[in-house]
Amino acid sequence: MQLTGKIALVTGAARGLGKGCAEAILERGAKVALLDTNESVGQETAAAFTLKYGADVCTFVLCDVTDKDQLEGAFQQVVDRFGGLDLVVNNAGILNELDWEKCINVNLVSVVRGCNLGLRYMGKRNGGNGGLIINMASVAGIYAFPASVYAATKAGVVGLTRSLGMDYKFDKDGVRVNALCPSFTATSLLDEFNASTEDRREMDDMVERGGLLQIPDVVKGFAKLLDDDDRNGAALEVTLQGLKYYGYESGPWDRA
Ligand SMILES: NC(=O)C1=CN([C@@H]2O[C@H](COP(=O)(O)OP(=O)(O)OC[C@H]3O[C@@H](n4cnc5c(N)ncnc54)[C@H](O)[C@@H]3O)[C@@H](O)[C@H]2O)C=CC1
Ligand SMILES: CC/C=C\CC(=O)/C=C/C=C\C=C\C=C\[C@@H](O)[C@@H](O)C/C=C\CCC(=O)O
Repeated sequence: MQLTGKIALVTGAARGLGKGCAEAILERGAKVALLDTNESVGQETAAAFTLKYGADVCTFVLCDVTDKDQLEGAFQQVVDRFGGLDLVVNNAGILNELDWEKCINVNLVSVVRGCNLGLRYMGKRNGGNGGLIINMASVAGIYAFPASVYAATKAGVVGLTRSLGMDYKFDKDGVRVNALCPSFTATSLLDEFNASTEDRREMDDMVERGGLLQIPDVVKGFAKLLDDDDRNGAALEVTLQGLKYYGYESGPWDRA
């Protein structure tokens, strides 16, 4: 996607992978709105980006993505402020197996809403110009992962992405939808998550065996999704072995 002069919205962008993706968008000459519940860090991030990339290319919007009205209001605020919308990155996510309903609300319900809002503002059937939605899933949504609810939310994001990325939907809206599926990445999420001791132990062991990505490794995968204009409904894995589109068999209805 040619991003010069385009307008993007990234959820959970105050820090971590969302911040990294937002900076990749700014580096490509687009404007970006950072949505997050963390106002102090979010404002700091926006100020740092403004200093680095210029005035009026980055704004922070305080938003809890689990609050329907806040999320809708944030999208409208971004469109009013920047004059349109071309790219939505549904990135905000938590790992909390204790408050698993919250985990589902942040990681899946909010991503459904974010996709619907993206289609509302970018979809050609609604008068939009088309666009791109990138959902931050995880390899935990593809392969077995100790934190069950977290894994279910990420598998849900992959399934949502596959469905929204079907050709007949693109024909109507002109909006591509893809998922990014990183493995373990050194961010605050790994220090702040809530899971059982045995799940933590298993994840410790998985990190020992599979290694730990750094944010720039994941941003490379994000950049690939920005550049691969022919991809729709795809899931791009990011591991220490590199970037790989997850190969899906065609559905039973497509096999001769
Ligand atoms: N760190 C990892 O190993 C991996 C992370 N991911 C996914 O990447 C995404 C970003 O995670 P990280 O950058 O690692 O974590 P992080 O904790 O560093 O950043 C998450 C950001 O989302 C914000 N956020 C949380 N709940 C929110 C809400 N209700 N409304 C708005 N903002 C909210 C937080 O304030 C924070 O700024 C998540 O969806 C996570 O599941 C995927 C694969 C691996
Ligand atoms: C197959 C796993 C794929 C993706 C992981 C994912 O989506 C989310 C993971 C979220 C939390 C993982 C926490 C793991 C914690 C422990 O294993 C620690 O050993 C993590 C290792 C280092 C943390 C300190 C650092 O950031 O360097």
